Amino acid sequence: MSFELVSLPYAAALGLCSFLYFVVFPIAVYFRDANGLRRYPNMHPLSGISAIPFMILAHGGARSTYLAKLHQKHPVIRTGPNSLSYGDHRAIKDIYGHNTPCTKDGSYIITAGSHFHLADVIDKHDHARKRKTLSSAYAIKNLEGWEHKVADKTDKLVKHLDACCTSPLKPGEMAETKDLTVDYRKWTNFFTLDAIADIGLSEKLGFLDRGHDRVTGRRLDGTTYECDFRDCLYQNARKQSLLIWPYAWYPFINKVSNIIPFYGRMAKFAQDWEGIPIELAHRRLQRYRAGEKLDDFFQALMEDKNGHPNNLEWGEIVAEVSIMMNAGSATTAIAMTNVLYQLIKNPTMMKQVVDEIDAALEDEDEEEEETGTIAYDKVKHLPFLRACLDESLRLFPPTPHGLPRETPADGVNILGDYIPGGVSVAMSAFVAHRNEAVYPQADKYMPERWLGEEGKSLQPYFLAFSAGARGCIGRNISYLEQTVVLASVLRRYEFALPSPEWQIERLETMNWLLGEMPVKVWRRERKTAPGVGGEGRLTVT
Ligand code: HEM
Repeated sequence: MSFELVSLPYAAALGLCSFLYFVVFPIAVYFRDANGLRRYPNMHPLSGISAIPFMILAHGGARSTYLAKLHQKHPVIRTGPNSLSYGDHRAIKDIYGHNTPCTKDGSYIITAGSHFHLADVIDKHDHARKRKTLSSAYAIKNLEGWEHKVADKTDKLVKHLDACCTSPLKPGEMAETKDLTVDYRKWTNFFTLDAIADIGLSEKLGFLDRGHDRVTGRRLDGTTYECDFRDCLYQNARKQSLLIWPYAWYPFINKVSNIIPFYGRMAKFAQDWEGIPIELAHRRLQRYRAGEKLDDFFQALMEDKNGHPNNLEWGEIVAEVSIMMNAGSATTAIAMTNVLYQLIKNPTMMKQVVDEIDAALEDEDEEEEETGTIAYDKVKHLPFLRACLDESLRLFPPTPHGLPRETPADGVNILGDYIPGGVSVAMSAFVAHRNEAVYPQADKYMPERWLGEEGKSLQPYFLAFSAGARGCIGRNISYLEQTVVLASVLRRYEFALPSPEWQIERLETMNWLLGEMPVKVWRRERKTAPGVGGEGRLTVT
């Protein structure tokens, strides 16, 4: 008997089983509707049966933009068999608020490494323990300690921009290609990586000095290799964001997908990423063991403020270093690029913020002139500058992705509707921020909406840093970095994009990855304008 004849019945049985499992079973579950989710409109006709439509949407790189359009009609949308997306700002409190009984959902478990870190730990007690250990390191009172590290990196950024300066652009002229000397996206990313490595680990990565992000990674067997930091970080995140959606199948799909070169390449970067935090933590541990007392996060991980050891496992320390290098750099770099992009595109806002910065500073400050770095103290209270940052974070939140939370076993009321236990619920910051009921003319860059009492009243609906107990622990560091860099570069330079119509590329992973932002840069001429805002005040010409 031939091989084909023997295997035919098996193949038929396998086909039948697959059909029953992948088609008949999900349809039966859909019609049984144990969680009562059929009452909500589907994102796609098949969303109630399968996560595949969401996966396909993810490959387009603009999930939240698509959802925002759907949410203009529907406050709640079913995005998968067991997941709901919310578009009504009143759901923020129910899903993310301090008293929410919801927890992070299973997606955080399947992407976690051998140990959880602060951002992917689910258990509330475990999270509280970690947050307590780290909150002393991230506390606002430490801002002073970080300022000189941020200033040092700003000096380096300015040094590079000084070297790239071109002649001033005449009004009405367009930048010539040869004058687009800086990729602002890349250099702000070098800035945030150098800054967080110094703040967190007292490590001098030197990306701003060298102009590239080549680093050493360490394998578990102790051997090392070289790789590019940003490629490893972003390609790892990208692969997860494309394939994770059928959670239960993700570990399998993640492996099998590697036979396709498109995913295989990302997998190689993902593997290389794993060794970067190991090497950084390893290097810092050696200094700790050598008795160096350094003022950084690593110290807070190892000991409490009375010098008692925290006794964390090595895997947990590496996990914390990993999230710090990831969350602590990627988002802030996106924010820095976005805000300059918005200001170049909105010259009236640019003039207003530049005037505010100039009015807050001395006419001539030798140190500032030499280094180009503006002290945080001098600009941290400028309302319009902060409004420009917040409006940019609103319009294009660096993490637009709807951060999924799982409803508790007893279920929970969201927007007044009972949702049973075990359902994934989420609200994308992008969706929240484009809600016309909260933010009129939501698609426009209008920093003034953040000023005064009206601005304060928007805070509960501002989701850029998420909200509640799982909200961002690093926002103060981020505002410090963003404020110092923006004030420093706007005080010293003018910028132009390739053309007025030019648009930056955005690719949604969990964060919103940006393409290059080539800019022309030149020194801003400031001259004395007697009688305007006081004798000797400097204005932009
Ligand atoms: C513009 C800059 C930033 C944005 C937009 C941002 C956004 C966010 C968001 C949306 C979350 C919630 C994540 C989730 O629920 O899964 C988060 C959490 C977190 N962020 Fe940030 N972040 C920024 C800067 C930073 C910085 C500079 C650091 C570190 C220095 C940092 C460290 C963290 C950590 C450790 C968490 C987890 C907190 C917890 O679960 O207790 N972030 N961030």
